[in-house]
Amino acid sequence: MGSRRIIATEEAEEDIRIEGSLRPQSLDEYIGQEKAKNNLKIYIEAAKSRGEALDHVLFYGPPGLGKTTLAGIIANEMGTHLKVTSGPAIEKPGEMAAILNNLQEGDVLFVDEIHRLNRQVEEVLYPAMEDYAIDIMIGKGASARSIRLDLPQFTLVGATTRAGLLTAPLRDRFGVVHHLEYYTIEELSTIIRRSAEVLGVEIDAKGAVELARRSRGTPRLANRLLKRVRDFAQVKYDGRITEDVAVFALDLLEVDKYGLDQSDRRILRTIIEKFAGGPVGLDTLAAALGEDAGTLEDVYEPYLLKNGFLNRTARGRVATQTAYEHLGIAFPE
Ligand SMILES: Nc1ncnc2c1ncn2[C@@H]1O[C@H](COP(=O)(O)OP(=O)(O)OP(=O)(O)O)[C@@H](O)[C@H]1O
Ligand SMILES: [Mg+2]
Repeated sequence: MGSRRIIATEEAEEDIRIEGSLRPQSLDEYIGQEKAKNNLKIYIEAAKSRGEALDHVLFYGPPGLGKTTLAGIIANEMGTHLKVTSGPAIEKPGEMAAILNNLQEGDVLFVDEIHRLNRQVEEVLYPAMEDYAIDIMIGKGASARSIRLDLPQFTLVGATTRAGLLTAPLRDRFGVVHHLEYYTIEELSTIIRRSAEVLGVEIDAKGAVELARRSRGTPRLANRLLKRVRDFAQVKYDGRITEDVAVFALDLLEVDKYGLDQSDRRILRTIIEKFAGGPVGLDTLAAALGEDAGTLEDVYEPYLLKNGFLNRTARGRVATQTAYEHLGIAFPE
């Protein structure tokens, strides 16, 4: 059920085309995440004044909250280059060594989905992060020996949906660790108004708030809904996005006023109807939905938990009274 969701928070192909232009380039343009932003500002300034690379940074949190964007901003603010790769993209230790060896002084290496690096590749990162060096094996068999190659000072920026999946030795090598939070409606409407300006769409304050309310705290989704609603506004109305237009379009897209879509409602409905409201174990629930347990836990659950539709207990997931009410099902006393 993941790939066709309009409110899937993972990157979709249509996002990649517009995200480039909508991505803020500096910390000042970056809305929200005040804590992460304020800390980074200080660390960046300190590193710059010492003429050193910034300490390694780990961002974790649900998809679409701006991890990649922040990596780019760090490189911009440091006045260096950004190199982008991801855990699943690097299969061999030699590939990681080559990437590291090609970095220039102060560069930012962004590793998305860093929890998915395989163990051998990850081990290349240990001396690289700690001592700016890599150990390379030369020769074979009895004559094999390892030599140490110095690297330029660089900053590794890692991103993951769950910090808990990182091995301890890797996690410990990050000097700065930030959890990215869901955005408030106010922050999202600011982002939406800025994106609308970049896209050349007119939107009024109430229209922006309505979009923000249904964007489940996620800028990527806010931008995607904005684009869809813009199409409705152009075809059905005079091009301007008002509250009415937003409500009309989002209802058609079946994104409800809490930002839940059919998939979320199906999860809640399944717990209520097939498991008497829970508790039901994650794996059992995933099997009943035909969904991968990890995806369910990382992608769907955080928003349902945060908004009080779902509880996690020792014995499993439980649908809350709010969930019953939202679906119009009587709550058993
Ligand atoms: N703080 C922000 N202010 C304005 N726009 C933002 C902000 N954060 C994210 N965005 C917008 O949301 C889009 C998605 O952000 P980004 O790609 O950085 O998310 P991500 O956390 O890396 O997601 P993923 O985990 O899926 O890689 C960006 O293109 C950008 O336009
Ligand atoms: Mg990303």
